[in-house]
Amino acid sequence: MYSVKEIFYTLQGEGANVGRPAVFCRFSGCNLWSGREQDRATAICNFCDTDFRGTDGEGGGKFTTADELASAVRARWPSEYSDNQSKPLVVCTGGEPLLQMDKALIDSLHNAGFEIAIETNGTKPIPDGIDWSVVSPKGTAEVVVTECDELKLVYPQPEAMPEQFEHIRASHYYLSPMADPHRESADLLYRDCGTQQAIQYCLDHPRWRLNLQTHKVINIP
Ligand SMILES: C[S@@+](CC[C@H](N)C(=O)[O-])C[C@H]1O[C@@H](n2cnc3c(N)ncnc32)[C@H](O)[C@@H]1O
Ligand SMILES: Nc1nc2[nH]cc(C(=O)O)c2c(=O)[nH]1
Ligand code: SF4
Ligand SMILES: [Mg+2]
Repeated sequence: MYSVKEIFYTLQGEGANVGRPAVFCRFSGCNLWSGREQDRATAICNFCDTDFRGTDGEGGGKFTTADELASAVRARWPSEYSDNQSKPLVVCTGGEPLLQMDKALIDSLHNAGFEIAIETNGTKPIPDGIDWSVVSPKGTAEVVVTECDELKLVYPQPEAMPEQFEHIRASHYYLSPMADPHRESADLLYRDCGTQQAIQYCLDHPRWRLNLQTHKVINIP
């Protein structure tokens, strides 16, 4: 049984795949925050910008089998269109997707023709078969992942600064300015001091590149 908050088709707003069409599968629940506002201040991750509680979002629900969930994801991809330049992409996010993703689901999504990307907080090992992994460490939470495609660190986090994660092998190292968790659109979002600090850190440490949440700038999901 898989609990999914929402399934939607949009452009990947962040990272190395920015601008690429993808179906987003947002799993319910997280191990670093309950998702309730009254618990935010005491949560390990306290700046989350996402509602991942329950299964009541667009396309959300409880899926009994992996094939059932993969079919719901496939139904969001436009027609049967697919070629070598544009393999269907699913971004599994949440909440924390690795609390629920298993071999059965990875196989079903592959059988449905998808390349599988995940957005994860790095506290769970990345299972075999994931095609693109994005790891985003949070506060004091122990990161067990040692290798990924993108390391995408929200900045600044006093308890999770970039130097702590440079041993993790990644093809891309990104700093994401911490956004106001309650602000949906980017109006003034990137004029705050988090952004200025992230810019300065990248300039001083050129291994790191700036990542912006472009979906908020153009106001898409
Ligand atoms: C909502 S999380 C879900 C996936 C996973 N739990 C994680 O934390 O990576 C998706 C992405 O949004 C980022 N994010 C969450 N809140 C943010 C904020 N206030 N500002 C910038 N990025 C944020 C996370 O760091 C992560 O890269
Ligand atoms: N467009 C868009 N791109 C995204 N990249 C990562 C997201 C996430 O919430 O995991 C996200 C999201 O919520 N929307
Ligand atoms: S780990 Fe990810 S989903 Fe969980 S609270 Fe933090 S940003 Fe949100
Ligand atoms: Mg998001």
